[in-house]
Amino acid sequence: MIQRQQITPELRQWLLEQLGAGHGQEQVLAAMISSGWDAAVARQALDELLRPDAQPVEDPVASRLPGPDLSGGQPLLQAGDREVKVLLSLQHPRVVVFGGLLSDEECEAMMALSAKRLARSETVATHADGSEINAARTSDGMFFERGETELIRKVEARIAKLLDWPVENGEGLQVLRYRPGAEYLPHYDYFDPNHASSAAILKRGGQRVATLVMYLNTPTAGGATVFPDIRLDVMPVKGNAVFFSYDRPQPMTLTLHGGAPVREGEKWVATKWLREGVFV
Ligand SMILES: O=C(O)CCC(=O)C(=O)O
Ligand SMILES: [Fe+2]
Repeated sequence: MIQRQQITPELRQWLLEQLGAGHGQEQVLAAMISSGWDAAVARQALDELLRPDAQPVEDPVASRLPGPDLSGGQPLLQAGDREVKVLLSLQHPRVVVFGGLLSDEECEAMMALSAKRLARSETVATHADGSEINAARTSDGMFFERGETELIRKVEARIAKLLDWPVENGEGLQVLRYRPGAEYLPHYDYFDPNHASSAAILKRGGQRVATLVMYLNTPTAGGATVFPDIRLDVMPVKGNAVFFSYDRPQPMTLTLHGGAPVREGEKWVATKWLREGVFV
């Protein structure tokens, strides 16, 4: 007689840890199968875990989330001073791809504004032999202060209108530059509530509940923003942006994402993270 394999609490815990550590569903499945799990049972265990209503809610769930109002079904949205295109809308996970959120001139001005500070962060982020310190993220980055310049203020006001979320709840814009070969391995943007450093971070405005990645240029090849759990690749096109939200700091939000390696040219992005409360 074939004994049916049981999905134990220990297995559920292990699965959560694997997903929480940034391993994709397929990777976790492969690990289970290679350690003797029946493929169908393994898939079922994972599916049950990722069902929105499957888990006891241990972490607080945000009652309201940032996001565009698409209830009218309009492909063009008025975001204050600019008309923004809606190119793709997915319900779960909540992902929206915008077209023309930034003008070419705005993209160029943001790259120019950040270039000097990127050069500086590069010297801090490399060893004496020139190798990178953080292997998971091989880009160079810098942060603007919220409202730092007139351009930044204008863009932040547009984002606030588009996503119906107060400017004050946004972190300062982060600019990343990826050179050929650089990538950002799949990760979650929320803070792990169980991590030692999270308490201090969460005091400054609570959890992150949404991310907006804006493309400041168009790489020649590579550099898509990838969502491994849903097998979605968003191509980086200058002025466009990808938005996604997450109501709890858990893998079941399916918001695992990364920046695929840039193959040719550079990739520049500006990321706006939105908090539950006022970011101080
Ligand atoms: O570069 C990308 O496409 C993704 C960037 C990202 O994940 C982030 O800034 O948190
Ligand atoms: Fe991210």
